[in-house]
Amino acid sequence: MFEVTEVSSEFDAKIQQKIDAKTKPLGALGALETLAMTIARVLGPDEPQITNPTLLVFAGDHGIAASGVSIAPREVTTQMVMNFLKGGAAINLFCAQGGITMEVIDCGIAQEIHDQPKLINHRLGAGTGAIHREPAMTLGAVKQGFAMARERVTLHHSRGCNLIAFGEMGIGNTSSAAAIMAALMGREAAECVGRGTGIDAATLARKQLLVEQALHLHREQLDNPYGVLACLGGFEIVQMTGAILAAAELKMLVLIDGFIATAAALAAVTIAPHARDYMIFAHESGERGHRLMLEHLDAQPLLSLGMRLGEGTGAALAVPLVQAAAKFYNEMASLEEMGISI
Ligand SMILES: Cc1cc2ncn([C@H]3O[C@H](COP(=O)(O)O)[C@@H](O)[C@H]3O)c2cc1C
Ligand SMILES: O=C(O)c1cccnc1
Repeated sequence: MFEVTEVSSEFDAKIQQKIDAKTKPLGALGALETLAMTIARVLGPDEPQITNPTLLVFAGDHGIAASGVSIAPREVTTQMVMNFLKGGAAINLFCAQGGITMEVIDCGIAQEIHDQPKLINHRLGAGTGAIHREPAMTLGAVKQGFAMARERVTLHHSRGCNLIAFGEMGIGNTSSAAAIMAALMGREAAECVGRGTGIDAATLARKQLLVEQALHLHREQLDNPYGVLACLGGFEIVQMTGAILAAAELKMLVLIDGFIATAAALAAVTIAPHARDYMIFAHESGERGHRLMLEHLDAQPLLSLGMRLGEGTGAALAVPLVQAAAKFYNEMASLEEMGISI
């Protein structure tokens, strides 16, 4: 469905030479140098410019939320979507600060919101099935979610966006993300399930049990990423996965946020391994399991701020770092130009 091509390493030596020739000791810009390499590989070695950075927040509800796996009731998903539309959430402020275009997409929240023209309608239902009792959705819904996400990413690409990030809102979605992680990495639920919004030990034990139940119930469908997403997914996680694949197909830089976004990234890489070439990992979330997933993806996140919010907040904060890496790569003087010999 998605044709994701491998990023060429043809210009790697040329890019590295350009980085090494800058007025600094070798390697002194650390992770920004690795970032500049990724930018130049994906956008091209000659003057790569970051244009129209964009963040799409995908929202969806989860049947498992009714079983008490979060500090918050399901209604908070819709309430937070209203907050996004009114501009009061952390992600609104970080996007505004970073000059990032932000858009909110309803992938299937339980209480549909009307008369909000800015809310993009990609609804796949009114919340997923509770994954410990039934599949989250049909395979058809996964395909439909991919198609809608692709259409939206294509629109932003046509508007000149070449750096895109994805955020999410969905009470209960750390349960879904942990189940997806466990299924795709062949790990135990205990290694993947964390405290999400900050649940207590008893709730954590219940959450782990429910994720174990889900993995057991659907075990025969979990041998491929589509089955994993249909059985364990969230509508927003499915659309994030499709959006990542679409962005990689369009050769855009894809900035990956925290635990939930990384589970979507893992699903994308399982479907199309070369999608990994286009990814930049923004931060290491405080959620248990994130480090393991990052290691599996051979990812070194840019930031480690102990954040565990989601919404795309870590990704938004990393946008200026991506811009700084492009800027030093394009504009920093070389040792030769400045007559500096070291
Ligand atoms: C007020 C509020 C704002 C949020 N913004 C993001 N999340 C985050 O928390 C949820 C996942 O955690 P869990 O699986 O424990 O429910 C997601 O909606 C995620 O984006 C929020 C959660 C709350 C309560
Ligand atoms: O890292 C995340 O994405 C995250 C962690 C906890 C709760 N919500 C999101």
